[in-house]
Amino acid sequence: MANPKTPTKINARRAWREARELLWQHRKSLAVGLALMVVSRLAGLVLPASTKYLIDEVIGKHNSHLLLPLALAAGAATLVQALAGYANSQVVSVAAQRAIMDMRQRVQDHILRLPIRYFDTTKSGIVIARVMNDAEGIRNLVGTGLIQLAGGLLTAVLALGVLFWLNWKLTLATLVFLGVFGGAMALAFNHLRPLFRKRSELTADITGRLGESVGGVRILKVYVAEDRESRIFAEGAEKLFRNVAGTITGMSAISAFSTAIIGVVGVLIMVVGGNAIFAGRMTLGDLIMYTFFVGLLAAPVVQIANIGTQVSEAFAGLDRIRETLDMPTEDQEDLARAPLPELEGRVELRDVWFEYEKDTPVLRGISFQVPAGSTVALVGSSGSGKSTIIGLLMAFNHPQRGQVLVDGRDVLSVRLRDYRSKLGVVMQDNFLFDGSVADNIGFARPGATRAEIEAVGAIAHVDEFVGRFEAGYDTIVGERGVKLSGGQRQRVAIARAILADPRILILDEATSSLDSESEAMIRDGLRRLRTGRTTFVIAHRLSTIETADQILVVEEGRIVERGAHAELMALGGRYRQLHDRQQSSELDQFINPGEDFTVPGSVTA
Ligand SMILES: Nc1ncnc2c1ncn2[C@@H]1O[C@H](COP(=O)(O)OP(=O)(O)OP(=O)(O)O)[C@@H](O)[C@H]1O
Repeated sequence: MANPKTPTKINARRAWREARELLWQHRKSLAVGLALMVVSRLAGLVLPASTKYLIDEVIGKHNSHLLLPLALAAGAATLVQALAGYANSQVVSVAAQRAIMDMRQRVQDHILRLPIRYFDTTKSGIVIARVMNDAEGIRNLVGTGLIQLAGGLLTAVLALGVLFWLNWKLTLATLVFLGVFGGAMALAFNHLRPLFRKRSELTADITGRLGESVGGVRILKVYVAEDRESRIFAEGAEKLFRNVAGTITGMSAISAFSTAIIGVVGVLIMVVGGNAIFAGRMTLGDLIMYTFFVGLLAAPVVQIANIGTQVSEAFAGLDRIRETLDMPTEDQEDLARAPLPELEGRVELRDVWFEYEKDTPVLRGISFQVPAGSTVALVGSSGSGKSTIIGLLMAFNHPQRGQVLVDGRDVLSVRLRDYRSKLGVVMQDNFLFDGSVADNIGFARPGATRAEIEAVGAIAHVDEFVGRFEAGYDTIVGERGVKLSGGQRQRVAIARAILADPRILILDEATSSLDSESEAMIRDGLRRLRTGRTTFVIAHRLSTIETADQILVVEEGRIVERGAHAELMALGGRYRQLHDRQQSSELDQFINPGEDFTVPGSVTA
């Protein structure tokens, strides 16, 4: 996988490809914007150009009848300039915002379809920066940035022509200074550019960290880690500050330098121009007009250097976006795969080897067969690989060696969307979205009627607790479902899974102690959910899986024992050991099953 961090060097070709596409897409608004810009810039030349005429022809020769027409012409031109400028930014800026919106939607949609490994290896702050900040940069490309750049160039060329016409020697001298100035600007922006690039990385870092600390605020408070967290945040914020301060220093230096250059050029014009008037080579009108046009030339030089940076920022953002968009999504991978309209629910793992990190195998040759509709329990020590097996079953990861087969077909050969639509999960920590209880149940099947939602709610015993809430099924559960108890969340998750009507069901049993009434309801809900479906249970209480058709004992990535409860008990091996140990620890009401830390190599079983 490509490095998801901000690249230090822009891949210009990739960025160009993206930029070209964008420019082509927005060619209409850009063309209108460009035309309006030309009108605005040309109209903008009338007022400064009229000064010479005003001084030399109207005032100098006392042609008072020309004053009003000249003033009206200059006023009208300025009005045209203002209106064209306004229309330009309306057309172009709105188009740019639309482009940003489109790009955000495109990137967000793409990212959600990337394989799980992308999310495992990319910080959430970076993911958010891709969608929010990098897309923002394109404003400078399809927005006013590029058009201003073109406008600046146009004005500069026109102004330069007029300046040469007025006094070519003075213009050559002025150009030398402006050249030095432009060169210095380019150097300065070269120095500032990496700082700007670094800024987006720093912002992504602290945004991600802030998100984590808000999400984990309970743990944070219990470990009285507010100070520590604040320090970490403060460090990030300080880095960002230093970066911003660095750019402010650079920008102020540029501004001071430009003031100095303007001063030098001003003095030059005063001395050379004044002497030219004394020698009769220039009129007063010429000199005043000259001064205005130097201003018209200098402004674009600053603008060009500045906009150059913005455009290069936009390129950096586009490059990162393109890099992300080039990563194949699961949907793209699906195109070459066969549809899976029906699933009976037979599952087989055939000599599966898997490693998250190179040369550290987590699964070593796992093989088992599960007939459709039967229940398999996975037991074994913590870290033995149970969740990894489940991750492969959900096709979040793929084996490096061996195969995962469903109904005899390799999972890699069928469409993931089809396959996943036939999976259901109830995990220990069930993720609920901020919305009502009904929304959360209905999440499994958009379009489900209220009656269907309430029917599955009744099966999962959700109605028992929502009945006590004033808003019933419309009660808002809060972010991640924080307003519900663990047992209540579990029941909502069971209802959600029943509504999904999956062929293959994955259950990660709750370890937390529930009161016996709540537990009985969850157990009943699960029993009804399991009926007729192929079910995988990560069992934490061996007592709950005694009826499983098959129990797989996993240790260090291998299946060390397999069979039904009675067979394994009779075998007197690892399962028996786990079972006996758990029974003795269950005598102690203060230890949750599976949390017997007194025994070396603590067991989750
Ligand atoms: N995303 C990951 N990246 C790298 N290593 C991982 C990742 N997920 C799990 N592991 C490693 O894989 C091994 C097996 O983990 P797994 O979660 O499958 O164990 P488990 O049997 O489900 O444990 P538990 O009962 O504690 O949940 C562990 O050593 C773990 O450190």
